[in-house]
Amino acid sequence: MRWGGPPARTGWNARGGVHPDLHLRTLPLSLGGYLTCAPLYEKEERDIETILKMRNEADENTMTDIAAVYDVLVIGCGPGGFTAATQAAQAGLRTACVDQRASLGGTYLVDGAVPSKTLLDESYFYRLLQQQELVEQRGVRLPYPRLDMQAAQSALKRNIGRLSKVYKCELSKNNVTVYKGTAEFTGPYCVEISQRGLGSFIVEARYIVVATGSAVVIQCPGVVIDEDKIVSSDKALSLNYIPPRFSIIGGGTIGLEIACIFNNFGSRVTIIESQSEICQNMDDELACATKTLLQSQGIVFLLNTRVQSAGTNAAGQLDVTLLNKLSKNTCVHHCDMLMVSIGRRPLLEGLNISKIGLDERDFVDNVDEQTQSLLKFPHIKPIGDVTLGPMLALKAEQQATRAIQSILSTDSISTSNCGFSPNVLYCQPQIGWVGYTEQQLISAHTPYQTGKVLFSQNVRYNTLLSQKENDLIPAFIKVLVDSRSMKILGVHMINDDANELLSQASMAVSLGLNAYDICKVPFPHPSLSESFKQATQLAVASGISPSVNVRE
Ligand SMILES: Cc1cc2nc3c(=O)[nH]c(=O)nc-3n(C[C@H](O)[C@H](O)[C@H](O)COP(=O)(O)OP(=O)(O)OC[C@H]3O[C@@H](n4cnc5c(N)ncnc54)[C@H](O)[C@@H]3O)c2cc1C
Repeated sequence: MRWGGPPARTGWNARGGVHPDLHLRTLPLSLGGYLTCAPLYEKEERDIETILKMRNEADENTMTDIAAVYDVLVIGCGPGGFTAATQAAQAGLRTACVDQRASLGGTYLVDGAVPSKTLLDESYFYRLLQQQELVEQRGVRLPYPRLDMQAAQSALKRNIGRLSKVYKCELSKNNVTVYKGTAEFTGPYCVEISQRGLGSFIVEARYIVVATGSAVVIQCPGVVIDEDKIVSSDKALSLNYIPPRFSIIGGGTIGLEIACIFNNFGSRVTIIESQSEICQNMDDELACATKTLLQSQGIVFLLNTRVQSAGTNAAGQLDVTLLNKLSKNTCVHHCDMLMVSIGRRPLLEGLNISKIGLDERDFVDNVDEQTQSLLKFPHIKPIGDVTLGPMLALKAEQQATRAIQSILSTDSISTSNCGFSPNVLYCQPQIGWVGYTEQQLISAHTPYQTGKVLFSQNVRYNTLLSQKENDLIPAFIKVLVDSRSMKILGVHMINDDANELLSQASMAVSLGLNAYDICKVPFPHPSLSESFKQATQLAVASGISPSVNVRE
């Protein structure tokens, strides 16, 4: 290993598959020295200790501040960073990825979708077992179930650990160098990577992908998150006990999913929402059905209600002062734990963007969406939650592909933003939607026609015993079609398998498929997806006779 010395350019370009343009340009190395960095690629992961040890062993006189040089450095290894790093490396670019967490996978894996879906699954299992009559009807005799939340958390940690290893293996397989540490800019092409107490080193890259994700919004007027009784979603998902009364500020998808988890595990759950409805971006019919469904499962909703303050009383309980926005009355609500779920914000702290003359607005207003590039520094590419728009893993992945394709200068379908993000609320049954809501079409004066089918009419649905438990709110699918072009504009559904059914709906909406074409396509029988075709047929038919648009 040699620190300093002549440029190691030949080693860089020796790998196949790189876009020719990349070999021709010269990397601006600000400090004038070069590092022969080939040995860095022999291992898939480097921690700061190893790097610093190597530096200490190196000849002081020839040592430069730059520890390694890459084509692409990705900061953050959530779904966005992981996708960007693997795709860059697969295209032959020398790639490194840095993340400050102990496990790879980002918010998504450690505090987000994976813990929430795993705990949801565990909580539904527990709830099902508690419905003894139902279980016995199926011929299963069990002693009354008892919850061991520590064991549930251990199972979750094992799951996270397994998936994090998958990330690590994939990165290693693709020759991505992984650094554990916090990254901050020291120059437009230079990033310092440090680990508290251990020191730091600098890497340089021609392109820097910023995939640092998001953090919970902690500023809720009158309420201070202490991660003890007043908690964020991160803390709620790592609790190893179940508070008897669990209240949540915010009726968005994250709040509702976590409400379902605690409700299933036996908490008395209250959602406090300042708006008149939950899930603002949902179709009204779907939002109303969702609320009724969750109420029927025991969740209490306080709508049009604002939290004014929250604090612990002498008995150790939380007193939450509420204001009803309509009546202007205040009251005190008591609970044992309060979760604040009023949104997330892009995470740029720690990156020291001001050092290179950038501020947060540059990541909001000054980004070229086609290439995912900052206008001021086109080689810096923000992706994922750190950018404007919905905070979803799939958006982060799409943007990662676009960022890498713009580096490779390839013209591909992924370079343009294709379609709407499909959304799923993983309650039981699941709520799924993609495209426009009826309210959006009405306010845009778009003429549309609808078709709606109840899944109780579907043969496959009736052969699935598990789906039958949810008769309280009939599962349905609703298709909205543009009356002029007959394109599918929106699909909204309640079904246990909404996350799977939504894929074909998402394809139809995003690709602007025509309702007549959907009607011509053969669907497997019996299948749940047939209901999508039937609802589309009804939407077409309703253009001729409006009364036929519902099948129930
Ligand atoms: C409870 C919950 C449930 C969710 N459920 C879903 C779902 O069902 N479907 C869905 O699509 N999305 C879901 N999301 C959203 C999803 O998790 C995010 O949209 C996704 O993780 C964003 O990916 P990302 O790559 O932009 O960033 P992240 O996943 O946040 O990863 C960013 C990484 O960068 C690291 N980092 C930050 N700053 C630095 C630095 N300076 N140096 C080094 N590393 C740094 C962070 O530690 C983190 O590991 C959920 C989120 C939450 C909170």
